[in-house]
Amino acid sequence: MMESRKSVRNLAKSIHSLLGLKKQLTSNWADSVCNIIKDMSTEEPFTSSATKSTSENQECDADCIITEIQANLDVLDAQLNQLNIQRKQTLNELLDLKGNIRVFCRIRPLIEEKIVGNPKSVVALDSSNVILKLGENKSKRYSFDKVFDPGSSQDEVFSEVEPVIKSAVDGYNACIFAYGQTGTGKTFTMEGNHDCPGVVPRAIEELFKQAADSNHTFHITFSMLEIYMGHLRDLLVPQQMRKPMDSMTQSLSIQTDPCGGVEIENLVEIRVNNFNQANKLYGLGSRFRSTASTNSNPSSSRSHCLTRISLTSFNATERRRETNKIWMVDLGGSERVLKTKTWGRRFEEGKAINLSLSALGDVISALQRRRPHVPFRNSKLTQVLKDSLGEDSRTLMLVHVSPKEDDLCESVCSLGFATRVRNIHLGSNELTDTQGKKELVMAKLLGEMKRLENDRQDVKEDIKKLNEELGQLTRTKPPDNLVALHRIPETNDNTEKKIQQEETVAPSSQLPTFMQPTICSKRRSGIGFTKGLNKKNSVSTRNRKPLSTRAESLCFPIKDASEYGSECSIARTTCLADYETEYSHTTSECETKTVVLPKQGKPKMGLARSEARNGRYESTKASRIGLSKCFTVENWLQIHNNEPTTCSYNRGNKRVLALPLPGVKNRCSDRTKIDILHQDEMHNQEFAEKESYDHDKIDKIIDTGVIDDDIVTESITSSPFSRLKMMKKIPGSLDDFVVNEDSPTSPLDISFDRSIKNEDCCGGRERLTEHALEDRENLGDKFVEDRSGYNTSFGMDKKNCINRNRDSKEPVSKSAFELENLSLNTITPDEATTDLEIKVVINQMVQTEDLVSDRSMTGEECVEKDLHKFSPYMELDSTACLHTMQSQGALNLNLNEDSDQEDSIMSAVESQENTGILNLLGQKVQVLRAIGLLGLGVHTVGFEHDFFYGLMQ
Ligand SMILES: Nc1ncnc2c1ncn2[C@@H]1O[C@H](COP(=O)(O)OP(=O)(O)OP(=O)(O)O)[C@@H](O)[C@H]1O
Repeated sequence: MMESRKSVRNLAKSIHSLLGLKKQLTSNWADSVCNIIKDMSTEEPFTSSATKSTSENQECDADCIITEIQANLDVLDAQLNQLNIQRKQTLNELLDLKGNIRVFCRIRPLIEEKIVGNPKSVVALDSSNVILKLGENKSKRYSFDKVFDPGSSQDEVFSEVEPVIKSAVDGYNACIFAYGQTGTGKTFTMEGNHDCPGVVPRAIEELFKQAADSNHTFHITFSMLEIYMGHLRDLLVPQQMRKPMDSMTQSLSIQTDPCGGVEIENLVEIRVNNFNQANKLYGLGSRFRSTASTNSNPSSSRSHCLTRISLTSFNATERRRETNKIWMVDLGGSERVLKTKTWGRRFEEGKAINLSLSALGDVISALQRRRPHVPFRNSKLTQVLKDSLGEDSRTLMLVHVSPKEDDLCESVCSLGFATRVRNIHLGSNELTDTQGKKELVMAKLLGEMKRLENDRQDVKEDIKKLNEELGQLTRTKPPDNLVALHRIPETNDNTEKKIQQEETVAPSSQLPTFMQPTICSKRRSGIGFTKGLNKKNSVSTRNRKPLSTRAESLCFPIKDASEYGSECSIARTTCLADYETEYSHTTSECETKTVVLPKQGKPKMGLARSEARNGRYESTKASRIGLSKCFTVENWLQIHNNEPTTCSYNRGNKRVLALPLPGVKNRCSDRTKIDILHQDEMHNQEFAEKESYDHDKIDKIIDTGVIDDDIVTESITSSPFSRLKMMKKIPGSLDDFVVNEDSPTSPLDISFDRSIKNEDCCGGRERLTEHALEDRENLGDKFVEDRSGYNTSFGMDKKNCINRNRDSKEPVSKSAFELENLSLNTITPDEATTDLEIKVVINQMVQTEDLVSDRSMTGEECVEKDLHKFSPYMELDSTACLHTMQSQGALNLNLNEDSDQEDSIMSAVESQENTGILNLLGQKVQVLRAIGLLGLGVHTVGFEHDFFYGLMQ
């Protein structure tokens, strides 16, 4: 028992001691831990080196990842390059197979309500065949690369054009034409309207997309010109930069470079960085194009409009050329004069268009037959397009036809022409043995193209992802080699970066030295800004060495009625272009030679010369690009906007322009409309002064009852706008004058009404002026016909005039009737208050001059009986009044302004009086005199030179 008590007591002691020990140990432990913690906070941690090594490892890993990504990017880059090359090859194979010249046919929809019921003469059979219904049981089939039926959209058309644009990015020259009869929709296809943009704006957009998509940096420039009556006119040069020169000599000239390329001297080239800039310029150029109203089209293009986009990319070895160009051409409409019933200037324009189209046909025919000589020089059109037609270039012709039965003949011609063009195979055509085989290969190539396109997209996606990854990795600590990051995700915005930042506009006179313009050619082109823009390259008269060989350029028009159309002229010039260059230059189809002289002495023939020339060309070409910062696109547009009036019919620059009509063709953007409205205001201001003067004059007529010579002279020299306002006595806009259909109207008014019905008032004035000019010309033409007694080419005018009046019979009769009633009671000038009464007063005054032969006749009878007798409703036209008076010898006008011409004419008349054949000559002189008067009349509307030139043929 005792023992057990003893062991319990020991056990308790043990427990106690153990508890003590525990307490001690715990405190020690706690102290130790505290100490450790203390030490950890104060001392260098023992794990710091390990952490360092971890972060180093991490950095190392990041670098590795970046390197890896970059390596992957390199691989993908190479892969993309490879795919690009393959795609290019496949595309070219495909295009070669399809033919270097491809022809599409577009059938215009029936748009006029009245012909909806008419049978269609041209019908799309399928996507590549057209049927022409020639009669009840007769039809003809035409095959094309693609046929667009009347319902096809602009999108569909462009989808077929797109490969050509891609090909252009690959360095091929390309040319897209719109060909066809007038009014068949060429301009609609090429230009389109605000809602449905045409081929040109779409092509520009696609071009920028493709350029951004490629690996290269592009320098893109934009130019626009028109070929009007055989003369090249820059559509981008603001009016104020032109010298007030004869419009006939404002033509740009064409030059060839040593490699066979074509350059247009002094053509403005504006560097564009994005689609918007190019599109703005295109809108601007289109506005300045010559358009006019014809029987076939109220807004007919009277010229060929050529839009050029040049692409340059250095170090892009896989591209076909370093610099290539795309021409997009809206050709003037082919027209049959008998059908369009044009006369005067419209007739000449149509003739010029037809002749140059025929020259184009000849060129194509020669290319087709692989003739050694291709007559490129027969027209300005083919000269300009020389290096873009034929082998090694892509040509696309969009032939337009009308479905109307009335237009069957024209459709036959257009389709025949297009078929001729389509037969050309300029490229490699080994694979074209059989149609079936060809189509098989084409389908295969198309599949291949699709596959390549998909692969490209995949690779591009991968590249984009890797770039993003790389961006994230390098955001914290950009690696030194980030600059080597060669691929930045490409967005459309990058286009601007890729296509270089600098915006410049420079005339293409920044050419190699041997292509620099001469003083005479500068003078001829009439562009005064060149010197200012680029003094370095401009030809300085002072610095030029006096050389005996220097001569002025002379241009002798070929004495032929076809002068305009054939664009023929002979020019022999030996001009020094600069210190060491001499070139022979012509203004037309005559050969354009480039001869480079060594610094001193005569040219040495042979290889050395051409090498030197090529070398110089290469070096200057490099300096040509991006050298001069002259104008930004915005500045350039600003210059245009600041112009007081852009429509030049009443300005001193002699250019015949009718602004396009937004209502009819929707050519103008809203901005353009605003511009036009602004111009209208300017016109009103401009004419306000003249207006008051006119009122004085008419008051004088009314007061005295006498039409003075100076009044008539004044009235003929005043603008039609002012003249009509004078007669109407309505201050303000002429639009007011023409929209009131109920008011009695003159024949002029009626024609305006007809054309304006479908238009908004923006274009009304321009159209009106065009009509007024036409009418004035017509009267001139009729007068010429009558006085000379010749049945000349103007023979159709009479018929035309009758038709014109026949068309407008109703309002004319009404007008004549009211006038007749009013005329029964004689109104004194003082009593005349209404417009109609003023007309009557004038009519009475005209009567007193015994100018009206038979007022009881209806308008139509009167016209048919004698075009030169005044019908009651023709009295308003003071020009007609003048002609008639003059033809009757009632007036003896004082031509102070042109006294020299008048003296010579008068002396010729005197010396040739009453002498047989000389009598005939006398008549001719009379004709010339009349032309002189008309010339004065059209002086203020900027017509005189063209007018004389045309009439004196
Ligand atoms: N495919 C089409 N769809 C709708 N309208 C069209 C189409 N083609 C032409 N038009 C219309 O027909 C009219 C004449 O077209 P456009 O002026 O383009 O003819 P054009 O061939 O250029 O004539 P020109 O040679 O006289 O200049 C325009 O009002 C145009 O809007």
